[in-house]
Parts: sequence; structure tokens; C-alpha cells
Amino acid sequence: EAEPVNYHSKLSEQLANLELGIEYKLDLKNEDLTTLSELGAGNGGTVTKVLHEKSGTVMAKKVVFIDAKPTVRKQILRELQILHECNSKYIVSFYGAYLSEPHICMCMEFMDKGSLDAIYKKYGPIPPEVCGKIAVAVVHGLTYLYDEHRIIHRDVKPSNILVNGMGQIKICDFGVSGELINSIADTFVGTSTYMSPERIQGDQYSVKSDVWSLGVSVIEVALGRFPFADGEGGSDDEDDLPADLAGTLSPTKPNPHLSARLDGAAAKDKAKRRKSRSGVSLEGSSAQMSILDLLQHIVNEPPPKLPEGKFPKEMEEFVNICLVKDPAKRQTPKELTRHKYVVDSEAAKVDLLGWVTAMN
Ligand SMILES: O=c1[nH]ccc2cc(OC[C@@H]3CCNC3)c(Cl)cc12
Repeated sequence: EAEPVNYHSKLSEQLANLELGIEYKLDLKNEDLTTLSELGAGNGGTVTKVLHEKSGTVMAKKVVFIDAKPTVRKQILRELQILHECNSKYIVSFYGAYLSEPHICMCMEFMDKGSLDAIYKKYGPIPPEVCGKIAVAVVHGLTYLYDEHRIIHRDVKPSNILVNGMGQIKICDFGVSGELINSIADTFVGTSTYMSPERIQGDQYSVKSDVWSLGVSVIEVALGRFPFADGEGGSDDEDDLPADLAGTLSPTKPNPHLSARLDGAAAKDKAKRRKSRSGVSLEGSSAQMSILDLLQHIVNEPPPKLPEGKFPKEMEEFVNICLVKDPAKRQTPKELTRHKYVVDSEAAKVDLLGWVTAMN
């Protein structure tokens, strides 16, 4: 009979280590984790709330299926170790990752109020002052990832911005492993509808592409709906392209099929708008913007913006700066840390605790 673990001594030992700043790594494995509940699915994985028995720590465990050779999975596991060094109050903490063939399991800090997409879908549009705190968290989180680790998030959206019961707002699911990005890109078409114009066109994209996604995300949570006109998109799961394009989307090289289709969609889009202006209501699917229309819309139409005069001036301006279509003219996360909206929001006394406590 194994010696019963004395939780108290274990925890106080760990607290002592923490105080001494001693990094301790838990060797995580399935048999030490008890599943408590389901948290969500999306981004190519499922997330469950688990208890790590030995340390008494409640965690969020994300399980990702990687359709690749075991050597690739091992490489991904090695690359994920960088997450141990990603320490910021704006980044969800990482406890460790392990292989449970053919899955990769990642254990992270549990954020008990969940993701922003679920929050606004349940409680309605997020108050502008809370949006300010969200902008602060994402801008500083992105700046930390890039300045300290040269990491570009690649998937900024409300479902990857999490909240906990202490009113802390943190980002998760950033692209830390090159192999993981490749394997998801191959198996997952991943035409995220938060993609910047330059990324949709396969042009070189940078940390500024994350700023575009932040702009779309702030409008979405402030309005309580995905901002592109009657777009079907915006679900937190990846929307798939039609089969013939599946797997051809690459964030790095221009895609001839796509640009041809985008031009075609552009013609359709204009025709649709003309028809609808003539008062003929578009029935069924033709009225719902398909993912292709949406990609074409983002590339060719003016960027979305907040409705005039309904939000603080500097919030409108912040969003417009994030949504500058030309990446050369768009600011970096670091430059945005000096924007009035971010600086004022950081200093503002916002009762985030009250906001999260109202959520049961
Ligand atoms: O507590 C969490 N920690 C880390 C990741 C995480 C992810 C979560 O949800 C992710 C899914 C993805 C799409 N929508 C929600 C939730 Cl609901 C909690 C946590």
C-alpha cells in the first residue's frame, strides 16, 4: 500500500520552493490526473478540467490529436517545453505536456470563468471599460511573447482570451511549436476568420497580424457579435474551406486558387449587394456570407469599425489603428502599449471582480 501522500506537507514544500523561486516541474501523466468536467472544444483540441492528485492542483488539460509520425510528436513535445519559460501575468501558465499516443496533452492554469466568446454569448456584450482591460492584457501579452521569446501568437480571438475568478485576463493557445503549427495547418485548414488581409493573401505576416486579430476581437466582444456584415463566421472552431481548397491555404505562400476564387467571390459579392439593394431579399445560404466571401470581404472591403459615437473616442481610435489594412502602416503590440486607450485602461479602476462575480 503506497504511503498516503501528505498533501499539506507537499503543498507547503512547493510554496516554500515558489518563495525561493525554485522552478519545480511536475512530471505529468494520465494516471495522476482525474477528470472533473469538460471545458470546451475548438482549435483542434478538447479541453477538460482535471485534478493533479499528487499536487492537489486543478488544471485545464488540452488534448490535441496529431496526425503525424511519432518522431514529429516527440519534436512537438520538445518544442512545447519553451512554454515553461513563458511567464507573464497576461499568459496562461503552463504546467507541462506529455504524450499519450497518438495525442499530445498540455496541462495549463485553470481559468474558471472560461473564454471571452463563451462569456459574451452567455452574458451579452462586454462593457467598454472591461474591453479596455482586455486590450491591456492582450497588447502586453503579445509584447511579452514577441520581445522575450520572438513568438507570434497566430490565433488571437475571443476563445483564446480567458478570465478567472480573480478578474485576471490572460491569453492562451499561441503558436510556440513550429511543428505543431505545421501539423495543425496540414490537418486543419484553419481559415480562422480573424485572419488579417496580408495573411489571407499568403503575404509575409508578422506580429502585426496579431494586432489585426485583436481589433476584430475587441469589436466582437464589445458588440456581442462577430463584426463582419451578416458573416456566418466567427465561431470559435476553425471554419473549413470547400474541399478543393482544403489544405492549400498556407500562411506563407500566395495561393493562386484562392486569389482566383476571391476575385470570383468579389464579383458575386457585388452582384449580391446590387440585388439586395434592389430590395430582392436573398433567401437561404446566399444571404449567409460563406467563409470564402468572408475572406474576400476582409481583403477587398474597408475594415470593420465600432458604430460611431457609441463607445469612448479612444476605444474607437484604438480599434481603427488595429484594423489598418496595410501592415506597414499598422502598429505593433509594443507601440500599442503606449496608446492612450491602453495607458488609460491600465490605470482605470475597473471592478473586474464584480464583473466576473456576476457570472455564475
Ligand atoms: O481554464 C482554461 N485554461 C486553459 C485553456 C482553456 C480553454 C478553454 O476553452 C477553450 C475552448 C476553445 C474554444 N472555445 C473554448 C477553457 Cl473554457 C478554459 C481553459
